[in-house]
Amino acid sequence: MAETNNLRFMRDNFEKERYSNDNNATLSSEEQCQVEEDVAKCFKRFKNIAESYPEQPVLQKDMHVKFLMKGLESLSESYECLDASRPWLCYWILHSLDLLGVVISDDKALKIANFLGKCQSPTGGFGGGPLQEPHLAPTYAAVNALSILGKYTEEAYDVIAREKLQQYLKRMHTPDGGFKMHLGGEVDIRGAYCAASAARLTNVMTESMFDKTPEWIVSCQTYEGGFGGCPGMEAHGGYSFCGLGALILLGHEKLCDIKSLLRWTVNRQMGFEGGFQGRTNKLVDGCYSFWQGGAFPLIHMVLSMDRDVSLSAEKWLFQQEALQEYVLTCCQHPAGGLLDKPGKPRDYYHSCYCLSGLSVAQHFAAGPIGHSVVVGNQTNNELKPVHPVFNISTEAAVKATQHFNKLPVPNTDSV
Ligand SMILES: CC(C)=CCC/C(C)=C/CC/C(C)=C/COP(=O)(O)OP(=O)(O)O
Ligand SMILES: [Zn+2]
Repeated sequence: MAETNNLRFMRDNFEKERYSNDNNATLSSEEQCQVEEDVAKCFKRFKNIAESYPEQPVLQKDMHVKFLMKGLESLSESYECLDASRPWLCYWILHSLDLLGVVISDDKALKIANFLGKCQSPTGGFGGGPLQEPHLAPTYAAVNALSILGKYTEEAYDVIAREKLQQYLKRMHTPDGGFKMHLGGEVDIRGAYCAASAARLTNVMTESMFDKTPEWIVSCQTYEGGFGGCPGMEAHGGYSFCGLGALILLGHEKLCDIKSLLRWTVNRQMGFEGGFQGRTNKLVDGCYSFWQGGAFPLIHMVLSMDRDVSLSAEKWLFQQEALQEYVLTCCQHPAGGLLDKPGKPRDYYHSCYCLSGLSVAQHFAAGPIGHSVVVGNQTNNELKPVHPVFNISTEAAVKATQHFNKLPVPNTDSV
């Protein structure tokens, strides 16, 4: 049977856990049977995957491109069920294709940019669809998507009404430094990250727009080391990424306890599967390959500023190969697209974050040093590198930054 190291490890440990697990001692015999049945089902599923995989796991690029292109074709017509997330769909699909090295036509790029323009509010920011109220999450997604499209046509960059965007971001800022997700909406750490990312990428950031924000973000770091959505909430990978990403964008990364964040994040990678869980005692999920895995380049950057810390010059501080094996062997749908875990449906969100995490795990790039660690055939499996703060390709991030940094920072203080 052809197995990767990780799958062999997974199988051996599964057997060990199955027979040494005495947590079941308090269960009734019926419950015990159910647990046995679930474990056997799950084991069979992983075993089937292991058996059907070749020695070297293969990234099924062509199948993923087919799935993503199908989504791209229908972007402006369908997805009624995700009617409030249309800029997200644009971003997830465009970013996934970008990482896979797919070039889309200039025509297509312009069409999508114009569609995103229709999602932009006359008062600044982007809504989940045309004529919808602006919201910070689709604003972040639209800015990222337009920055990717700017590789094809500069008209995509020009869709963003930068002055209005600055005004909108200012309106979402609260006196204690947090950001509302939308007018009258909840304040959480996603808001701070979405606002900082959009402001930084488009060069509309001013210090006063983020008054007290670094302190507010730091107040979300929990006793575990990760960040919660708002002060007092449980640490979670999605929120931790937002917290550290926003602090870095604001230049105040030193305010957080980076070593406890590192300890917490490292312990979210599960030895059994190789993938990451989002929070303590929960299940591994492919999307955390980025939300947790993507934190390592950021943590590395912060630690490298500390003279007392000596870091590896070739690897991030997690098991990069094990994560790649999890994504490649457990998160690919045979008909294209990626997913949470075996048995779950494929979708564009998981496709985006599984591929983003896979890219982080393949590329070590600290300062001038670049180093690839690609599991399987490098020519086939290697993705384009991601910019870990914005989560668009480094190529798209550099081009967009160069474009917007030539423009003056708007001054809307008196408006
Ligand atoms: C920029 C931006 C909008 C970032 C979003 C970040 C993100 C993914 C946050 C996760 C929020 C959360 C508490 C999920 C728990 O879901 P669950 O209970 O279904 O999953 P779990 O069991 O894995 O925790
Ligand atoms: Zn997920």
